[in-house]
Amino acid sequence: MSRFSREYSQKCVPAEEAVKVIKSGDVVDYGFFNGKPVVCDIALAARHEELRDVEIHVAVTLPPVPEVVKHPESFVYHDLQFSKISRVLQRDFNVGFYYPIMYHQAPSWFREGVAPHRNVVICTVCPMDAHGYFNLGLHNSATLAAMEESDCVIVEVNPNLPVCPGGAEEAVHISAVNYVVEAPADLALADLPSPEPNEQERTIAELIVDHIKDGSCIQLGIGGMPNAVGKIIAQSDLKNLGGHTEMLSDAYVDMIESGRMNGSKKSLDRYRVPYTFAMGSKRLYDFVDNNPAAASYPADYTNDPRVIAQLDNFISINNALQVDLYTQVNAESLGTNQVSGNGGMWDFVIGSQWSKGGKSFICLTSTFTNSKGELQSRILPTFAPGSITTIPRHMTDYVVTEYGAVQVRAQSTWKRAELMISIAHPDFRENLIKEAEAMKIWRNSNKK
Ligand SMILES: CC(=O)SCCNC(=O)CCNC(=O)[C@H](O)C(C)(C)COP(=O)(O)OP(=O)(O)OC[C@H]1O[C@@H](n2cnc3c(N)ncnc32)[C@H](O)[C@@H]1OP(=O)(O)O
Ligand SMILES: CCCC(=O)O
Repeated sequence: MSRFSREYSQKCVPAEEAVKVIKSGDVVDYGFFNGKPVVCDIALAARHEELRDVEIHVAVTLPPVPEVVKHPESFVYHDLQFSKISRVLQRDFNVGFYYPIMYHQAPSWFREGVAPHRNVVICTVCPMDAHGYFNLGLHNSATLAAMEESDCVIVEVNPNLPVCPGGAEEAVHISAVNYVVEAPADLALADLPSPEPNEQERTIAELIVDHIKDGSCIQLGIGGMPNAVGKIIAQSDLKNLGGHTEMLSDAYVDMIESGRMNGSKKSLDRYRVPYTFAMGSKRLYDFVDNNPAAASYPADYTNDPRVIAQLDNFISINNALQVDLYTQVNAESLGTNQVSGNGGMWDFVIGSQWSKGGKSFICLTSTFTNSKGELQSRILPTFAPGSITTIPRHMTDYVVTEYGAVQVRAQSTWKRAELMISIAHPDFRENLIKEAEAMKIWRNSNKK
């Protein structure tokens, strides 16, 4: 038995034992994304009668629904990027809070002591290797920074997590771990396949592909639309593309396996796609397993606009819920209802504009059909009260709908309104013009 295996045996305890370390009032980081613990969560929730005001922090709550949310009197649940689960929890059960983040700063929040002190970090990891390291699998993010600063580290070993090579900070050593908990061998990861792009998404993707050159470096954000763009890129005749992203999604598998993306022209991380978390289908998880085509890095590398700016012809493609006539972008809330989060959007919107030849694309279908079957414009005069502006107007570069791609950067207010109306659904244009007139961002000489 090696010394690491001995240390492992000494630290390996049942989940119920490990979570005894948590006290009322503690701040506990659950691993983000696929790093969310499952057996430790069940064991912690079982202590709800004796605990009060334990803060839990996650990002993008993936299935299964955490057990702690069933006991809001004991656990204060925070999500740094809302998913469907967190939307339902907040909207229908009044449970959970959103936690705004400037993602590239996250590791420094911990290392510089800005974030509330983490008493305990619990996250899923791959089985320990011969050198005593637990690979963090599909999440890197700010995990090591949080662990360094916390009083106690609990790792939940899930043998089904893929081993994801770095990069940097993709593994934690047994010597930095206080407790090891073993998850059952059949604990599967949530399989989240992306739907095939619809006609509008294909049109939008094709409009964006027209702006991409051979050798460009691509970032795709979260959501259905960026995935659609990746699929269309995979079917294009583009060559030698590079990738650099926060989230590795199924679309990267499409772009790499089709031979479109090989990273051969990049000035950083040549032949590899840096990312800070991977989220998608089982196909993606099988793809990243021990695959040097991708590299797991902390968020202060993938998302630092100063890093992004070093990659020439950087094309950033992100999805929005709504854009207003001022060209403000709302990618995260509908009125006061939190839908998602800003995530790394700001980081990539500005980083791509700092890149030589770089462009930022905000894409959205021109309309949304609500649950009553009513068609609503996503291009609005102004957002509903309480909506959050994710990207302020002076940072917006290109906006794309199925009616066109317009560059609003460096344009006046009336010109922006005109450009936005030109890509709105025709049924809504007349009303948008009236609103623009009332808002004093319309000139008589504007196109009618
Ligand atoms: C992880 C990262 O941060 S990568 C770096 C970039 N970061 C970002 O882009 C973060 C911000 N962007 C996002 O979070 C996403 O791209 C989004 C939210 C804009 C779109 O994501 P998608 O998963 O495609 O959203 P989807 O179309 O499913 O809409 C989400 C919800 O809002 C509802 N919705 C969307 N648009 C509207 C609208 N105009 N009016 C009313 N409801 C709407 C949908 O019905 C859905 O509701 P439900 O699932 O609760 O029933
Ligand atoms: C920490 C959350 C960041 C994201 O999901 O983009």
